Amino acid sequence: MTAASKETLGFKTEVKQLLHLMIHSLYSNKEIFLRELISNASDACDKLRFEALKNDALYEGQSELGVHIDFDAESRTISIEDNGIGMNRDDVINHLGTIAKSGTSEFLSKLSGDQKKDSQLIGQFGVGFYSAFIVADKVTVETRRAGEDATSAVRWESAGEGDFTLEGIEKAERGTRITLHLKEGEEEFADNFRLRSLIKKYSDHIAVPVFLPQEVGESEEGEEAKKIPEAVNEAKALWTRNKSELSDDDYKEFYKHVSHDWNDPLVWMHNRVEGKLDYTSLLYIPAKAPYDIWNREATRGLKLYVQRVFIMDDAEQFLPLYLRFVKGVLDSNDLSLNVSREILQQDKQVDSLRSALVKRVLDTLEKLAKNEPEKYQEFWDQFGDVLKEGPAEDFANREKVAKLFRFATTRSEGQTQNTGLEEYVARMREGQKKIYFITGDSYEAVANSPHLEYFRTKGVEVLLLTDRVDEWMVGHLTEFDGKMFQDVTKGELDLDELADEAEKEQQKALQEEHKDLTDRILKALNNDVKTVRVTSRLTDSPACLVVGQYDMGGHLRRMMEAAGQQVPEPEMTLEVNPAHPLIARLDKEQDEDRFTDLVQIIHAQAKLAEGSQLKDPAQYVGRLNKLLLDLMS
Ligand SMILES: Nc1ncnc2c1ncn2[C@@H]1O[C@H](COP(=O)(O)OP(=O)(O)OP(=O)(O)O)[C@@H](O)[C@H]1O
Repeated sequence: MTAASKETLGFKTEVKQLLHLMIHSLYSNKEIFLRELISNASDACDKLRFEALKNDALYEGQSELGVHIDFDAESRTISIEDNGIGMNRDDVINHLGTIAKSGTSEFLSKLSGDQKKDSQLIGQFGVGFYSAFIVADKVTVETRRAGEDATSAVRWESAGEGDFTLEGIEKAERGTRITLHLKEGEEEFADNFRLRSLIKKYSDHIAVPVFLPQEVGESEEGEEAKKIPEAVNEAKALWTRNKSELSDDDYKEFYKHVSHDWNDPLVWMHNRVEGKLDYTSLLYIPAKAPYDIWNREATRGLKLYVQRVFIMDDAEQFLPLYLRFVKGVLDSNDLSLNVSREILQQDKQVDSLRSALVKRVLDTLEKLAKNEPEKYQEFWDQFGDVLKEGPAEDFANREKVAKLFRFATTRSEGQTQNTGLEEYVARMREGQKKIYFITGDSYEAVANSPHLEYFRTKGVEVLLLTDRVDEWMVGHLTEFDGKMFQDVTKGELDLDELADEAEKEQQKALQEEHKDLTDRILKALNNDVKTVRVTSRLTDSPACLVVGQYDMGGHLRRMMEAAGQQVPEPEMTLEVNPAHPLIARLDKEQDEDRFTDLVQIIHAQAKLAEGSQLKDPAQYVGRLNKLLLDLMS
């Protein structure tokens, strides 16, 4: 491509949307553009060092990597120049003309137009390079990919509106130079003091030196002062430094660099390990769940370094899926420098590292829960659903993970999930052997379920599970601290542990006493249920439906049906409460047709009360109307 072949290309739609939004919602935070551009420059140096492991020639005789910042107050420009990997024409189009992130359109659709909320979201998404347009009305990128011809360099230029231009240029030095033409009113940034303090504040942790020109010596009359570049930052990989040297702000800024999240992290763990394994890890738990936490294809994992050399982003092998929210860096001294994703999948070392990191994260969460319960609650509200995948994925750690769970219960106030299993077990009623729970679509549905009536009268606490993952989670957890989990809607209520002898006798007698009634109901329901029995669960409601101990619960069945799966019809038991006036009245009904209508209505209502749909709602309405008419006439 030659200078004559300058062409204009359009941004992809998402870029236009994002640019518009970003410029408006991030205005109050505009200085972060420098952090984003230095962060990219440092990544470009990391990538070059990595590729040069295999091909030394890429250094082109210059292996000292760094970032040079310069400015010109008069022409209102700032430049950020690195001698990293650089980009060729295709790279430029792919990286600076589109947003190559999964879930981008979904992300954009979540934006509300409310500036404050949107800037939060955009922070989680990360705008990177495009943040240049917060302060610049024109951005010029000149870049050449390492190892390619000086004449194959590219100039990209855009005013951040609908399009950008591309032209071929000659560039002797490899790497990328970005020039910001500052908007009117933003000249404050073209200033040595301002830039220096911003680099100190935001980029001190960057591992390559970041230079600013510094005046040296006395300038002669009429002559311009002589300037030489001076490194402003520490230029040492942050995780290699001593904890005692590092401040909270250092850790926070580094988090923003590795995570592309603009919010501060919730907690971090910085450890150097020597011995059988030799590594340093710096792991972070974010304060906010990213917009794509439920997107299966979303990138996750750690930044992997081997002996301080960057190897790859998003190394997924070091943490299980249920800890996918953890961000950070792993620097191993054991792995080989030419390790690849394929090798990682088979490497035994990786398994040991993974176990160690999982333990560290779980221990940290445990400590947080114990020492800073409010902070832990923030974590749980953001990531509890993800952590609940733990028992299924990580059998060995299931008890440890389960200790971290928090639930709403019949004892807790409102729907906040803040009761742990240890707490539940500690206040179990005397003689209680199981951990009782109910699952459902919403807090209201479970909290008001008739199935809880008996437990309320007995003062037995029940966990109220309403997250989609819950049903699956209890399927894998099955017990905690030696106590089985028991769904209160399943099986015959095992009174053994909750009732006294007299109550059990009474229950048996009731069953006998009402045998005629239950037989009659079963007949009237004509195969809609498998059995009918007198309940030991209900005190205030007339009836409820129960599935077998090993059948699929109603909540899971409804979820599977909603997902289009064929689910076999469960064998249902209708439990009736003879103490309820409706059932007492039913017992006295002589007219068999009317008896059948009443029974059908009671059965339908039991279905509705558990949150299920009726197979034939019109029939139910017809029956109910008939009864209402009878009443009125
Ligand atoms: N200085 C640079 N040198 C080489 N490539 C760069 C440079 N700056 C940006 N790029 C390329 O452009 C891509 C997009 O950059 P951008 O900052 O928008 O996103 P990102 O760094 O991938 O993530 P984030 O948006 O979260 O910061 C980068 O992934 C990189 O491939």
